[in-house]
Amino acid sequence: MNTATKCIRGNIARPTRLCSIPLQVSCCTRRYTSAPAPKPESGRREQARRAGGSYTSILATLAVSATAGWAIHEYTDAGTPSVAKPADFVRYAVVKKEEVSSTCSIFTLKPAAGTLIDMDGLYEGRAITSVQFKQPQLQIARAYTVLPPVEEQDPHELRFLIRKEKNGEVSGYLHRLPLGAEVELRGPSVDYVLPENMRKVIFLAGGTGIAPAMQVASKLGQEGDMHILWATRHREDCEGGVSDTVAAQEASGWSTLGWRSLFGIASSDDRRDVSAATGQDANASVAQLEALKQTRNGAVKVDYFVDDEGSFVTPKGVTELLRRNGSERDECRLLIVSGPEGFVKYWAGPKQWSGGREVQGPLGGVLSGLNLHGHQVIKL
Ligand SMILES: Cc1cc2nc3c(=O)[nH]c(=O)nc-3n(C[C@H](O)[C@H](O)[C@H](O)COP(=O)(O)OP(=O)(O)OC[C@H]3O[C@@H](n4cnc5c(N)ncnc54)[C@H](O)[C@@H]3O)c2cc1C
Repeated sequence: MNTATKCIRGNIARPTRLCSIPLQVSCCTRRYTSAPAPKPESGRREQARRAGGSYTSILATLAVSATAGWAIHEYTDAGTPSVAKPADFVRYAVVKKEEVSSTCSIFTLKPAAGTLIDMDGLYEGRAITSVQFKQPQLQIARAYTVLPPVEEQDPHELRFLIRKEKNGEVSGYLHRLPLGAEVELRGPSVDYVLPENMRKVIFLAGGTGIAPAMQVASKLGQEGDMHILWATRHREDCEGGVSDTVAAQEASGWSTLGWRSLFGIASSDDRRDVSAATGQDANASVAQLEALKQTRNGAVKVDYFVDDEGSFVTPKGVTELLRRNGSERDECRLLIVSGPEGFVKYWAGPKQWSGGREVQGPLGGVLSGLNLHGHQVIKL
């Protein structure tokens, strides 16, 4: 059993309590792009006169004026929303929750008011980004990686793949939110900037570490190629996923024995393993990954590993991939490790804190003992 994937991704990376942030922060983050709205005071007097001075009428009118004023503040200039600073929390509403597995869902969020997170900073360029979600009762926040946009997505919406951790404060809170509920986010935070000349990427993803893998795949240049090894605990996490390497070997009539032995995969027919073409409907994560692969014209390969089925990403397998991926040419090759804290630590050693920021720290773990064939290791 791969215990590494059981740990919580990013525990060391999470920010501390938000003691300095006032409870009611949403009004501070809102900035108005509009012409000034009518002053509620003058509107109130005028309405009161017309209503003959009835107290009830005044109250009712006040409420209407306030609502109208609010609406004008929020959505003038043809509804152009303003962009929040990365440090400011912004209100978003949960508009969709797609169940991916019994523990994971994809959340779609939409701005709840006239302010949104800097979408350019979030998606553009070579930055791998995340945003922080606030748990309001405890005043703590955790980072979640934004998924690259899908075709049918509204341009202001954000999507996240979030695992509900057992007794997890923020993930538990998010999974309990009903549709329509509001949540506060801030960001984007840049977790890593991909090098300009990035050509070859091997990506070891554990669990929700697939979200940054999708970001990298979406930013791969024309000449780049990427091989994702995605380790999950249960098949339901990657339901419908078919491993490219094995599928290609099988299609060309090659034996998959070598690949199986590299990754310690049992070959008994009654086990569903990494080579299994499940033929089942892909869950939402796999569907997005597969759609992304289609847009990259074969430059992105994915192989799936499932703890429960006895298939693991092994040091032997990674060694072989590093060797095949190596070349004499002077080009940028990356080996990115992303997932729960224990997964990253097992492969590449822990990340570290320095000067209030999380930094890569020295290379440790399994990879420190392997010939990297010129690959630079990045921990996400
Ligand atoms: C840059 C970045 C991006 C990330 N992206 C994603 C993403 O896209 N999707 C995603 O799902 N996650 C992501 N994470 C992880 C996420 O930030 C959270 O760490 C994760 O959701 C768990 O937070 P939590 O508050 O729910 O759990 P926590 O409350 O932090 O608890 C975590 C676990 O520790 C246990 N625990 C807590 N306190 C104790 C204690 N005192 N003793 C023993 N056990 C304890 C809990 O039972 C729980 O199982 C990312 C992290 C980083 C740093």
